[in-house]
Amino acid sequence: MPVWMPVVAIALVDAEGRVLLQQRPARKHHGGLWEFPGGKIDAGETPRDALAREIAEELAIQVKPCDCAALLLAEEAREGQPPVVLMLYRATCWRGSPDGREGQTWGWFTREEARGLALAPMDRELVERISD
Ligand SMILES: Nc1nc2c([nH]c(=O)n2[C@H]2C[C@H](O)[C@@H](COP(=O)(O)OP(=O)(O)OP(=O)(O)O)O2)c(=O)[nH]1
Repeated sequence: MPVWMPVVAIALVDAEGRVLLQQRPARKHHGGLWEFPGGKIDAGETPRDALAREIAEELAIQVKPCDCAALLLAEEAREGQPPVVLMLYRATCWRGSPDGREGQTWGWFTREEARGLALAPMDRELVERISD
């Protein structure tokens, strides 16, 4: 069992400066809370490759690994489970229009609107920090 869980996520920023957030499936960890799209890094993957894969799976858009810039880091301790370390990247260009391929609710939000959502704990912290 790994001693920590690496997760990547992306702040997709549109022409109006809004970020794309989606709602986690009800039965998962932090179910129903809002998050940045992304997921666990598989063995043998770089963070950027994992991002490109997750975004294609979840939203059917293509983000080039080289168009993703490392932005922020967050960490969450979990009782009896390895801590999650979340690496947040940022991208302003991609191919395709977002489509919630896993049936998730998603939307574009200003920083102010994002603050009003029920965010996952690390995401709350990240939304505050990207607003600085
Ligand atoms: N993708 C993502 N995960 C987040 C965020 N904030 C946050 O606490 N997490 C946590 C929830 C989970 O414990 C973990 C990522 O798991 P996940 O369920 O999204 O990853 P996955 O799609 O690869 O997982 P799975 O379906 O294979 O179980 O990180 C976030 O903004 N984006």
